[in-house]
Amino acid sequence: MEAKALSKVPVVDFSKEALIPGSNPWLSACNEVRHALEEYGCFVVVYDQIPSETRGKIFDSAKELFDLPIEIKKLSNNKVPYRGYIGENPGFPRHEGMGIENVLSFEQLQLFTNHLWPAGNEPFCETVHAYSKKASELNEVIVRMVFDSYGVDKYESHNESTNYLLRLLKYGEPTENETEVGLPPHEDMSFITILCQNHVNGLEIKTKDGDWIGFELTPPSSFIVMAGDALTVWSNDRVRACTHRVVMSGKATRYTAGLFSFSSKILHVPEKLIDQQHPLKYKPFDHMDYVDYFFSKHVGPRPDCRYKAYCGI
Ligand SMILES: O=C(O)CCC(=O)C(=O)O
Ligand SMILES: [Fe+2]
Repeated sequence: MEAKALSKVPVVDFSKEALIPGSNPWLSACNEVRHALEEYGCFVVVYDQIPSETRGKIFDSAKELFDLPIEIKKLSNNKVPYRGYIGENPGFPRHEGMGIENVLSFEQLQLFTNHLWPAGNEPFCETVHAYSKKASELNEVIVRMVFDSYGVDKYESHNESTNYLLRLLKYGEPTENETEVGLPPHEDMSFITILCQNHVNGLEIKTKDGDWIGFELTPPSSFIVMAGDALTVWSNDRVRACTHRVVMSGKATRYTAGLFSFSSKILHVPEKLIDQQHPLKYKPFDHMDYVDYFFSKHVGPRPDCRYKAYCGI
């Protein structure tokens, strides 16, 4: 279970110089981002555009939400797995999660909130909205860098058709001082996931060599960026979707806020990413249908590789 202290997850610092598209600092950040995503499927980004107050408040809001009685949490208005409430899983009894769809829409956020707090909870809405808005701006910068680094334009239309799911997550402290799996190994179905954690570590990623490594985060401006399945498909297998898990130890509760980005339109592998060394590996990819298919419709054993089973050539 111990993660080896072998290689380190790359850290890309967006805060030391102004990142103006086309400038040298921008181009060098693009290269670092691309290298990190191709080699590790993830990186730590140092980003100072999300005020630490906004970040701190999101964990207070997560606590407030998970402190609600279980019957109330189960009322969450979305029954699709991973998009409403998850908890009481016998395999991971101290893990809880709540997904909020289309989180950038204040109206939808209010509907979600009113379900849990019938008299409304404006501070909760404002905190979740403010955090998600800022994190989505970071997502947009990263998408633009990825597109730029591969010489693909169209990042604007990609960003315009992106929708965001925010998941607030809680991992209670393990009992009896044991280490405990908080979340089993998996890849996300998103294009990109941006995670922000409180002071409690626990996330680990699997390297190409099959080793598990943890993160060193320098609060308050470090975020974890991970490639999801859709980025692997879009990049024609250049970027690897990050396999990750959460392992809990010590006496503290971990809270995380994960912003998952999805494309509302069909993704095509860009022409620039198809050549003799990289023949086209994927058919056009309907991202929302992909998510829906594997969460609600797929029957039988889970394929070894979901996206290859869904749209591989
Ligand atoms: O909480 C974390 O650090 C990881 C969460 C995660 O992997 C997920 O929700 O997909
Ligand atoms: Fe994940």
